[in-house]
Amino acid sequence: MPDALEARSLTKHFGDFAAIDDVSLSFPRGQVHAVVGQNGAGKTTFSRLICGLYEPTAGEVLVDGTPLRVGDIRSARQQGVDMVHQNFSLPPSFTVAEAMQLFDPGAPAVVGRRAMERRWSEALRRRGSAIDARRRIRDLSVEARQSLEIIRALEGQPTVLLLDEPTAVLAPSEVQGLFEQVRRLRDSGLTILIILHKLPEVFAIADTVSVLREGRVALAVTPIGEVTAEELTRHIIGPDSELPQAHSRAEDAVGSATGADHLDQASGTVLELEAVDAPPSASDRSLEDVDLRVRAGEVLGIAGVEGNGQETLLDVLSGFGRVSSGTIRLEGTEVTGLGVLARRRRGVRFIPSDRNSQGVSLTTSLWENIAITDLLLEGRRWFSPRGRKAAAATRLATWKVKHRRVEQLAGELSGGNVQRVILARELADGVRLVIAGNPTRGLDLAATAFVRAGLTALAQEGVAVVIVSADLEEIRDVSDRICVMRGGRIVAALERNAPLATVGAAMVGDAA
Ligand SMILES: Nc1ncnc2c1ncn2[C@@H]1O[C@H](COP(=O)(O)OP(=O)(O)OP(=O)(O)O)[C@@H](O)[C@H]1O
Repeated sequence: MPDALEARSLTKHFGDFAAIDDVSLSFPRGQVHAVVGQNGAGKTTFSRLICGLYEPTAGEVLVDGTPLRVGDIRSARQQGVDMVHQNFSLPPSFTVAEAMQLFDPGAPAVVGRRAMERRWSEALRRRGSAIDARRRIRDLSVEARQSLEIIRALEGQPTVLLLDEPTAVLAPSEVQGLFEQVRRLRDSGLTILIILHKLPEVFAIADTVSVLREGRVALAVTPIGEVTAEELTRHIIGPDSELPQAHSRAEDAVGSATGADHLDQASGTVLELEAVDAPPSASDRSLEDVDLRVRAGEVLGIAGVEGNGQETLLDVLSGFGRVSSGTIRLEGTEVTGLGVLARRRRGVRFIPSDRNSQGVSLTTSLWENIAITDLLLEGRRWFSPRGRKAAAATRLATWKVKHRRVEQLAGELSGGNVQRVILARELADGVRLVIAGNPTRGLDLAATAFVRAGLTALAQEGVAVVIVSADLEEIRDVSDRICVMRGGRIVAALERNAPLATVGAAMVGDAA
């Protein structure tokens, strides 16, 4: 019997660059196959080839032994391959029932609202989902949206389901729920390809693992029991690369003079929030009576289950969102009413959680993405593109952004490299305060270590850093102090060596 899915000498060029180069991989049916690799290794390009979104430059994809018709995702669906993208596809302004109907190839053209809602309520219940079919997509949590995207795919009765970095948008506690769903689907006979970055996740869910490196196969489909984490890391980064050192503040503090020891009580307060209330933001709830204080050289970690006001807090801190009452001060000066640009002038830099819509313009070149903030700050009418391009090239090199030319569009880079572009732009001159939302989400091992080390190094230089992350270990590793958000409030302020269990208990509201 042929395997569920096979790539044969698959190659995809963008111009003269081979993003996927002679890749042959074969995936047996009824298993969970993890595909891993560094940022830019070619994972997304590979999945787009597999589900018929891209036409290969050479080679072919076989589904159940039959060549995949390419260039049309609908024909791939008819052949039984579907994909859940990193960026969700269901339209946010639609209700759940409307969105599901839109994507249902067998749906009648005209149907009454009641009948439509009934139909999808039943379908959701059948699949074990408690989501209300009348709710708008945009009002659902990320976790619910993702499970709906999976249900949308399942309704087409695929034999192969591709999940492109599904854990990158989830809080760690939500990953368990996703994995349970994936296991159930596998046990019902589905073949699942799942793109992942974190090795513990690979070992938790995968039956097999394969590795892509620089567009080529570094490890062919291998049963998970036959490979160790060290071997896998080696395949991912290559035999000649140095193993990334995850930088940990907690470790620094043991027997060394670094860590938080550079902080003394005399360090000035950089950011102060007093009794801040704010209305809900586009994607998160309101803030209530938030007090915060961050000193120069300090990394303040904000932990919390997603949806407890963290995104609204990020908006309010960066100047995108307004407060309804309370005060925000920056180095002693009130900035409550100031917008983004005015705060930037005072040294505030922002790494947003949603990099593709808030962080960069994907349809603009790399050098323009980097130059734009400087130009806005300088208020210039005239500038030399040549000088700006050279400056951008230096910054891209410092942050090791994998790119070919500074004129390249940001949208052509892999997700992890887009994040590095943002860091290259934001963490340059004149920084006093960095506001970072999930800064390592979707980044590979090396990039994660790199970003964390970059943020802690800034703090060592006296910059104040606020990092909001759903990843508790990240919070613990980089923070000097930890505040926990729940229900739009700060419910706990803890020292960095607080046990994770204490932080976790504050997040969910258990008395610790
Ligand atoms: N449309 C495109 N035009 C030009 N180059 C592209 C395009 N899409 C991808 N690439 C290049 O192909 C390479 C592989 O990118 P891809 O997005 O597949 O990587 P990835 O492994 O998914 O990375 P990440 O983990 O960061 O998402 C990258 O160097 C990227 O710049």
